Amino acid sequence: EKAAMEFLGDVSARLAWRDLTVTVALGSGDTQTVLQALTGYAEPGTITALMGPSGSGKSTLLDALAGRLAANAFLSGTILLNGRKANLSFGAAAYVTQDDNLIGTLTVRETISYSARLRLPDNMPMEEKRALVEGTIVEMGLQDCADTVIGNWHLRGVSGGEKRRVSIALEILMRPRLLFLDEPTSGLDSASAFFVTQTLRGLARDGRTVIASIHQPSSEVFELFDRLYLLSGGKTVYFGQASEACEFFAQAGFPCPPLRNPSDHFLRCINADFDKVKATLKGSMKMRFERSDDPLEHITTSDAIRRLFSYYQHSQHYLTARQKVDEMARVKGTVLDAGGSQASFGMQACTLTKRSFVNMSRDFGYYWLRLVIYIVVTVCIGSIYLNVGTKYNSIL
Ligand SMILES: Nc1ncnc2c1ncn2[C@@H]1O[C@H](COP(=O)(O)OP(=O)(O)OP(=O)(O)O)[C@@H](O)[C@H]1O
Repeated sequence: EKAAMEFLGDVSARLAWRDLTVTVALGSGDTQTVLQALTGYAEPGTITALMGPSGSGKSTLLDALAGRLAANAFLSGTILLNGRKANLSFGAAAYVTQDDNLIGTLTVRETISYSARLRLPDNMPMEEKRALVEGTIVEMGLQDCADTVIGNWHLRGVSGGEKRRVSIALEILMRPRLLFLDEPTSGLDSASAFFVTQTLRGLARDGRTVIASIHQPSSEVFELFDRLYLLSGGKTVYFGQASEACEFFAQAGFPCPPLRNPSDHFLRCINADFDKVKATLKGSMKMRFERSDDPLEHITTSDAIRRLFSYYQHSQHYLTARQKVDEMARVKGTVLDAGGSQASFGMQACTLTKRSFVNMSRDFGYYWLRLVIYIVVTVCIGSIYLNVGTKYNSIL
């Protein structure tokens, strides 16, 4: 009860999941278990990275936690937000998808301010909305490119990293306490990936709970994560402090070789596709110079995954995670707002119409080229009837 009192009025998001299993129905009538009995948690002020080989279930776990699973997916287990059964169906949490759906002709500032008008309440004074937009621009480090257009096929605009940050800015406008990101750094070079992740860390340090799936982070990016959730084939291989993962792998018999990026090493250990890579390389020049003291040389990756999986199940990390989830389930915290848009239908319609006009007038292909085509078609059709005459028999 004392702990419950502590959280009274606290609007941060404590997310915990226990024995989470997701099964999908395939077209052929079969079912496939995509996630198997996952247990973990995410606390405010921290950034949790979901890592694993392609197809290991990272996006499915994010979708399950955010309540966005596909219609053919079935979930069992418990998801708790602040100790209560979570209902994150719309708006309570922000979700940044893998691709940026932005309008290329608008500037960064316009994009964010249209979004603010579409979602913030009508009775909020314009000044306050403007201040919120400017605050978000500064928070995401977009001041230098605030008046640059996003860019499209014929218009050079902001860089890929800046686009990602604009997508994140749109989501944090409503000040969500919980932020999900699906591969926020994919397609970025390591410097841009670092800046995007550093911005996420800043958001987390402000008391938000951030969960992001990440593909092959550089060692600098990896150091920014607080917790690591490592998945392989839908099972947990490791969940704990990111800084303790190296020690865990070493204790399990897979120490990270000196000069190798730790996250590359973890993924190398748990990606079953490496068996095929090894088979292809066998006998080639490259293999002759390989280090023979690498434990992965002596066993198949599937055996390594099995060994790591069972090592994790009996480790202190697993025990601590379960205890922490039980503790989080006992403390009933604040029910977070459903979120979503608070703007009226009229405001939304007006903003969308204005945005559409601005977009059309700036888009050479969409507006000006179409106008030229209409004029040409009008002249063509009009000239068919040129000098036809006005008598009844002149069209015969
Ligand atoms: N709704 C669904 N219907 C059928 N299969 C699904 C569905 N959702 C997920 N899967 C399958 O589950 C597995 C995990 O998919 P998921 O997208 O979660 O992987 P991932 O780790 O995010 O991969 P990537 O890194 O390539 O995006 C895949 O084999 C995928 O085909």
